[in-house]
Amino acid sequence: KVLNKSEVKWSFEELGGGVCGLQPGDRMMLVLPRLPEWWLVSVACMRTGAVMIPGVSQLTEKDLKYRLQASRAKSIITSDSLAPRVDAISADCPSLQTKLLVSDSSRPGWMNFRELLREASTEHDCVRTKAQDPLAIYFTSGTTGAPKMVEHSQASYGLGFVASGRQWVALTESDIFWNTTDTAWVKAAWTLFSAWPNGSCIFVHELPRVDAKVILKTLSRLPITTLCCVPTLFRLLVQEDLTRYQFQSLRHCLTGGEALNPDVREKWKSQTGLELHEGYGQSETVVICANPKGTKIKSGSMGKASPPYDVQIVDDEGNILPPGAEGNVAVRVRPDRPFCFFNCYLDNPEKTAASEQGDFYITGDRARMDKDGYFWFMGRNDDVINSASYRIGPVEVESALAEHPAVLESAVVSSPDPIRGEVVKAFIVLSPAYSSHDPEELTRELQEHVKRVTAPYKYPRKVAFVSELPKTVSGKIQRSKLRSQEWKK
Ligand SMILES: Nc1ncnc2c1ncn2[C@@H]1O[C@H](COP(=O)(O)OP(=O)(O)OP(=O)(O)O)[C@@H](O)[C@H]1O
Repeated sequence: KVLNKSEVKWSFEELGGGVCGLQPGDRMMLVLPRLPEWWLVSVACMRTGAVMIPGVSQLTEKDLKYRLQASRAKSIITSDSLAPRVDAISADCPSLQTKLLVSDSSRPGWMNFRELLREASTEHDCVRTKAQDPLAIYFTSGTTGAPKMVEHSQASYGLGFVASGRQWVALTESDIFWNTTDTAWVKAAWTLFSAWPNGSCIFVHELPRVDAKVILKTLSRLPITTLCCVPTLFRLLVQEDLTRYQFQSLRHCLTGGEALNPDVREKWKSQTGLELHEGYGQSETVVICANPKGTKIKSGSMGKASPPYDVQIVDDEGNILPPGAEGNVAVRVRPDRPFCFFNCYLDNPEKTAASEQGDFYITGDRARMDKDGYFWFMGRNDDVINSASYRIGPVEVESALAEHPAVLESAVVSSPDPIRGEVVKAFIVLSPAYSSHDPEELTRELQEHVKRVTAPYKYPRKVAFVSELPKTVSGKIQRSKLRSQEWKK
C-alpha cells in the first residue's frame, strides 16, 4: 500500500508473492540502498534458492569488479545510482548475465524490476533446500584488510538469526523494529529473521545521509518500539539534547558492530530512560555475546555468551584461560559445529582452516571473561598496543577519553617510540564547543583526564586533533589505517 509519495507499506501476504526468475544455487548481487525492494528480493532469493550477495551502494567500479569476479554472480540488482558503474565494468565480468534495475525509469541492457514484479505470477512453489545449502555470501566490512567472502547456509543464516535474536532483539507481534544498518551488512538479517518469524513489523528508512535529527524526529513521529544502530550513530545521537524529544513507543534499544563506550550508554540512558543492549558478533558467526533484555548489564562489557555458542578465552595454543586472563575470543566448533556458524570463506580453504585452532574458531579479537561469565572487549588482535611491556586495549583508552566533554570521538593506535618501542597515540575529533581551544593545553588536560579515569600507564603520550576518523562504510573506525600511517612515517 502506498501511504504517500515517499512511504509504502507491504503486508506479509504481498511480500511472499514476489519472485525473480533465478535458478537454485545461482548467485545474485543485491546492491540496494535501504529501499523496501531489498527485503522483497531477499525473500525471493530464499524462495527460489538463489544465493544473495549484499553489497553497499557506495561501491566504486573497482570494488564492484572485484566482487562480481570473485563471487561469479550471474545477476545483479541495483538502483539508478550504481547502474552506470556496473555498465562500466560488466564486460570484465563474464559470469554476469542479468542486470535488474529498481527504478521508475528504464535503462538499456537492464530489466526493470518494478515492471517485472507487476507482471509476475502470484503462484509459486518454494524450492526445497537443505540446511547446508548456501543462502548468502557476505563481503566483510574490510576493517582490517581486503573484504573476505563469508558463506552462510540456509541454517546458519536463517535459523541462526531466529535463535540468537529471540532473547537479544526480543521482538513480538506488537513490535515495530527499526534497524538503521546498511543492507550490505549481516546485521540487516536481524530485520529478516529476528523480526518476521516472530510476526513483528519492520520499519525501513532510506536515510540517504546520516542525520541525528532525522532519526530522533522519526522516533518521535512513528510508533517504533525497537531500535538498533551501530555505536557510531549512538555517539552522534547523544550529542543532541535528547530531552527535547518524546519517543512515541520506543522501549528496546540495541547496538553492536564495534565497542560501545560506557559514557555513550550512560548518556543515552540518563536522557531517554532506556537501556542500551550491546551485542558482539562477526559476519561469520551471528551474535557471539549479548546483553539480552531483562538481564543485568555491566557497563563496558559486551555481555555473556549467546546460546548456542560456547565462548571461551584461549591462549595462542588454543588452551582455555581462567576468568580474568586476557586472551583470544574463541567459539567452540568441535565436536559439534554450531548451527549458526558460517559454512566457510568462499574459495579460500586455507583461510577457513587457519581460523580454527583445536576445538575452537578464533575470532581475532582479544578480551577477558570475568568470573560471572561477562566478556570485556580489549580490541582486535592487531589493535592491541604493547608499550614498555604493558598491553593496552584501544577501547579502554577511547572510552576514558569519551568521558571528557571535549571529545566527540577518538581512535587510539600504537605509534613508534625510540625508548618504549611503541606508545599510545590518540586521534581525537573535538566537540564543536572545544574546537577553538588551545591544542597544547587541551592535550595536557586530556592526558591528565585519562590518567585519572583509568590506569595511568594507558594515557596517550601522543595526541592529534583531526576533523574526522577513517571509517568503513558500515561506520567502523579503521584503526589499522591510522596505525600504518604512524609506522610509515
Ligand atoms: N560489541 C562489540 N564490541 C567490540 N567490537 C565489536 C563488537 N561487535 C563487533 N565488533 C567487532 O567487529 C568485528 C566483526 O565485524 P565484521 O564481521 O563486520 O567484519 P570486520 O572484522 O569489521 O571486517 P574485516 O574482517 O573485513 O576486517 C568483530 O570481530 C569485532 O572486532
